[in-house]
Amino acid sequence: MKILAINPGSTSTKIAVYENETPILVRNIRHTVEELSAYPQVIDQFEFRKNLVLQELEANGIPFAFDAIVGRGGLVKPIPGGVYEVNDAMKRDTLHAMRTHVCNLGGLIADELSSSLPSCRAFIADPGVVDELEDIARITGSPLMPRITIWHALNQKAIARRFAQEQHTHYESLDLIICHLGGGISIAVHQHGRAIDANNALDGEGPFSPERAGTLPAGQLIDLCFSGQFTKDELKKRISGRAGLTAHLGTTDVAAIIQSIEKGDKKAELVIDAMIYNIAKAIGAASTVLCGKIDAILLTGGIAYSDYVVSRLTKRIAFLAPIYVYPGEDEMEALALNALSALKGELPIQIYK
Ligand SMILES: Nc1ncnc2c1ncn2[C@@H]1O[C@H](COP(=O)(O)OP(=O)(O)OP(=O)(O)O)[C@@H](O)[C@H]1O
Ligand SMILES: CCCC(=O)O
Repeated sequence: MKILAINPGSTSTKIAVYENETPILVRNIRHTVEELSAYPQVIDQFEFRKNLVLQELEANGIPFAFDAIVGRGGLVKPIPGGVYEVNDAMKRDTLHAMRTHVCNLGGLIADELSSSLPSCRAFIADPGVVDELEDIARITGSPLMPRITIWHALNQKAIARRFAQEQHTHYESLDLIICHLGGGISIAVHQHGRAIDANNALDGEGPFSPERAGTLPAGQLIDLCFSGQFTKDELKKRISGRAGLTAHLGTTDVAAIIQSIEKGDKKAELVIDAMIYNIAKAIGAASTVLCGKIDAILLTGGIAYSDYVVSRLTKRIAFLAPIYVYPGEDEMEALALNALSALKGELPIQIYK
């Protein structure tokens, strides 16, 4: 069976072609800020990203013939994890998604491309809105604002399964805390194969990250909203996009920030150490969800390549559980293998309503 996986990211479009379990093409097409700035809204990038996928296939001599095309899922309604067929309800909700995020294009491109092929299915898998929270985790101090979760479900679940395989056990048998250290930072508690707690990494909960503000002082935020200094869109960007490391230090490039720390940049040192401190506090809080009975803490995402960050974080959290580091992400393989398992009937194909 042949699978095409498409993962639109804020700075890249990743594509992979799998023949059963074997990758035959894996590409990361990078985009410059100038290139993307030609498109006022994320949805305006649809044709551009779709054509890039087609060009990449052609350039690599891959015939356009697939049994399934699977895209990174968008920020639709909260749903349990797994594989979903792209349908009209999902497309409608994606086009009116509650939050702008380039992942919204994944399922739409998969659907459009698959519609030109006979008997090719379009799927998404484990989108950022996967919601397996316990009810107790939804309650906040205001009934007007229940907790929601937006997190790196696809990579976290893929890394959890990889760890379980390495330990000769099953994801469903483990109690894990997983921390994805990327442009956004998500921390989830996985109890026996369900993510019973996870932060809203995108807009306003958890540690700050290279691009996200994380939890903010609510009173000050309200004052800022009514200060007349910013439009609604500008303020939203101060929470997600132009926030975190990039707001403090003008860059999201953690390797470059660490180089400047090594040259004596004290401000950069303070800000990175504050980010590590906040990540450690959030992992500590997550440990209480499992009453401290944690099989392992898994660190993943691009920043997990950094010894500077991982060693300092480890110092603060090592008392909680054994720590395992999986730098980068497994999203392309996870997308392709989820689609393959769905086609083979090993995973249910869920219906989005
Ligand atoms: N070798 C490295 N050392 C330190 N930091 C790194 C390294 N490689 C990548 N990073 C950092 O990882 C972050 C990006 O991580 P990642 O690629 O997982 O995120 P993304 O895919 O852009 O966004 P997200 O993971 O939130 O969807 C950036 O801040 C980048 O500077
Ligand atoms: C689903 C991804 C969350 C984030 O980008 O912060």
